[in-house]
Amino acid sequence: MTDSNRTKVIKALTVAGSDSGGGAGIQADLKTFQELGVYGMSALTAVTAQNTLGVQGVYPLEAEAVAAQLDSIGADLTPDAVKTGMLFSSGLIRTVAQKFRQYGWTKLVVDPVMVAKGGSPLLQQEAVQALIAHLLPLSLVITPNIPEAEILTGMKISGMADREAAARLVHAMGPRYVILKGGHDEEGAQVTDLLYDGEQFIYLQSPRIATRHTHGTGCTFSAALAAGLALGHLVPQAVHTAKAFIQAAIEDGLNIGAGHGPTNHFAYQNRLRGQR
Ligand SMILES: Nc1ncnc2c1ncn2[C@@H]1O[C@H](COP(=O)(O)OP(=O)(O)O)[C@@H](O)[C@H]1O
Ligand SMILES: Cc1ncc(COP(=O)(O)O)c(N)n1
Repeated sequence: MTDSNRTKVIKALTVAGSDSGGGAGIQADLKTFQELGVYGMSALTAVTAQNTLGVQGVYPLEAEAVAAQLDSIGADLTPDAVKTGMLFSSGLIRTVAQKFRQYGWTKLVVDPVMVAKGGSPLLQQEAVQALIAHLLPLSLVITPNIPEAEILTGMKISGMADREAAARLVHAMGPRYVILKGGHDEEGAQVTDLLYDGEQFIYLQSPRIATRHTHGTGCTFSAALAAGLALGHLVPQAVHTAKAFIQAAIEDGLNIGAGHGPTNHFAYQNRLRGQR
């Protein structure tokens, strides 16, 4: 094959932390990109020592190291879409936002990762304001879970009316779309994610799967969304695929490790190939 007749390679970038256990963070993102046919790139913000039992250590990188990774990518490998995960500190948030502006990366999914499922902080408390001030205005989509939406808005969320009110408040902070994920609402047989574009609410529902193996669900969902956007899909379409991807990944959980296990990143494609 010559260079000129090669089909275009679609590329996505994740700016996030490493999960040594492979279920969340940069590892979940790259696996998801790959499964959805997108070439994955990464800029690491922090290394975590982590497994299905919890987070044993957090080692953030210097802002200079994060900036250097983004410059290397910006100079040579323009991503078709970008997502952020664990950003840890206000200094790293400011660096990342400045680089996104410098390179004009606007197809941006912000997963406002704050706390790991086991309760360990992945974002310093003082960094929430930096997220709101510097990153939310640049983002195309933000994907908070219910506790994250509560912290961003300062409101207590119980019930759908509260979720709609919170989505409106987060939307007013700058993102074009808000997806308020419903995984933490453990009532009822359905899990409802709410998509808000500033005008309409769209409810994405799926059967709630009774499992403790949900480590990395948010990372995987936002990576699938970014992959769809990189492929040129519009947000409502990309969200549907992301929801189907995470549903399959949770349903066919891998059952590894003694704690909260990872989702199955192979599941969505295995189903399409009829290999369930
Ligand atoms: N038990 C579950 N059954 C089905 N889908 C789930 C379940 N838990 C989470 N999800 C889905 O996984 C994605 C991540 O949700 P959530 O758990 O709210 O976010 P986070 O992982 O950031 O805490 C959402 O699309 C949500 O609907
Ligand atoms: C490096 C890193 N990034 C993000 C998460 C959140 O994942 P989850 O809340 O789905 O366990 C995590 N546990 N580790």
